[in-house]
Amino acid sequence: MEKIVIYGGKSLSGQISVSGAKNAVLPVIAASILGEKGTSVIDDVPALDDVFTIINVLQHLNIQVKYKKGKLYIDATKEPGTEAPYEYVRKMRASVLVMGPLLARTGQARVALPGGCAIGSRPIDQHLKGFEALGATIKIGNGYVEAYVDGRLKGNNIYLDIPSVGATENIMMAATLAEGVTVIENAAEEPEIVDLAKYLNAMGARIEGAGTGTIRIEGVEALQGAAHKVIPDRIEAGTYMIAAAITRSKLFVQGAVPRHLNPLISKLSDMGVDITIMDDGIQVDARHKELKAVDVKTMPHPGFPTDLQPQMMALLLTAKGNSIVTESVFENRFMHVEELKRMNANIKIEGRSAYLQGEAKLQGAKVTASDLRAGAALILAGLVAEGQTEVFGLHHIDRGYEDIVGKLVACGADIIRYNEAGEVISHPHLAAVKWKAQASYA
Ligand SMILES: CC(=O)N[C@H]1[C@@H](OP(=O)(O)OP(=O)(O)OC[C@H]2O[C@@H](n3ccc(=O)[nH]c3=O)[C@H](O)[C@@H]2O)O[C@H](CO)[C@@H](O)[C@@H]1O
Ligand SMILES: C=C(OP(=O)(O)O)C(=O)O
Repeated sequence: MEKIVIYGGKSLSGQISVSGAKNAVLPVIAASILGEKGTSVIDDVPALDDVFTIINVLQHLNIQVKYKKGKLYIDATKEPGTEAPYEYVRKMRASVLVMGPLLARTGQARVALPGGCAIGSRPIDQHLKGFEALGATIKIGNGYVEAYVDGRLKGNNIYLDIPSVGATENIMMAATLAEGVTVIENAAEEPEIVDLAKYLNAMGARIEGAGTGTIRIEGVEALQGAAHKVIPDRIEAGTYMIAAAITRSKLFVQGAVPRHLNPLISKLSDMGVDITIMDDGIQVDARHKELKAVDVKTMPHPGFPTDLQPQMMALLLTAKGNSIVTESVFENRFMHVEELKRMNANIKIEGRSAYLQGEAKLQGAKVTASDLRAGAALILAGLVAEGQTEVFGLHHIDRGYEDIVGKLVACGADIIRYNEAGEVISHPHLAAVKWKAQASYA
């Protein structure tokens, strides 16, 4: 079985560079479907399995996608297909983001129902409510959701019951080509929404207010391909900031954007980590003070991100004192707790809160990632555990961390990846092979 093996106890030093954001690039690639003329050129595209999956979805839709020197070239000028099949949606829920662009561009979309996953049931009712408000008819059956509209979508006011990131993105993309004005209220405010709006506006859309709770979209007749540079991944950056803290090291996280990371910066500072904002990144120094426990509650942006909750939990286990971690975004995002317990953590779950006993003497163990960030948390715990930790379930980690092993090795971690045959492999090599196989080279 593929695994990552970590020998804990090494300090980290130097710098680690942040890749383009998974959660920004996925909607940006989906939005490229809207470009009736010209080619989109997307820069800073991370080599991640989720990116391969969305490329596969576009290729299935008859859209030309080429990769050259870190950039994606997307040509959607031919009339796209209308279906995102189960094979892709099953692998990655974010495939549902093609629905808004397809509906706007072709008047119809058929997408496999994404279903739940390890962190929760994750319905898409808010996406569908938005499409219906724009005039689409929705049908659900045989594991698929279908949306269609006669002629153009029509702008409308849409109030989201929850500030859903995906629903905000999907509705925003659909509304770009609608007749008239759409206003999304209680919209998600995540930086990835701002990045998507920036790209759509470069394609010719008229969107205002992205990054606030009210987004106004004035529909236009057509959009064309545009150039766009994806924002750095704040969750990857946060994971490496926590890596510095958990190993009581000093690291420069190059490319981390401070305003995207305020909730983490604030919590780490409260714990006693020295954070210095630099021109092109964030320096994290946890060498000098004893780190204190803090409580954490996840919230939609600008609250503490749920995607950093498992990693933060690993860190809090090593702090002085007890902490309470409350997960308010997803109903089931504590799957990493049982695995951390294998590593000698003392954690009790009551409802949506986990009660952690600090100063844990973490021990190396065999553990399995149940989802992407759970995997990151187990690697972080492995960096400080006594002895050898073996992390399985690497397909989750490959969805969202570009070369995590290589990046940590370069900072001094003792971490190795093995393939199924038990051979040591280098992750960048793996990624390059996948790019070749899955995205045709220009
Ligand atoms: C590809 C991507 O960008 N993924 C991110 C995105 O996921 P995603 O867009 O799926 O997350 P949402 O913001 O939509 O989900 C937030 C909560 O709303 C619920 N909900 C959502 C939509 C809906 O129609 N009905 C409904 O009830 C979900 O079940 C969840 O409990 O935002 C999450 C919350 O920051 C992050 O953890 C994910 O990493
Ligand atoms: C939950 C995540 O992603 P997704 O929404 O793609 O499952 C994540 O990035 O942690």
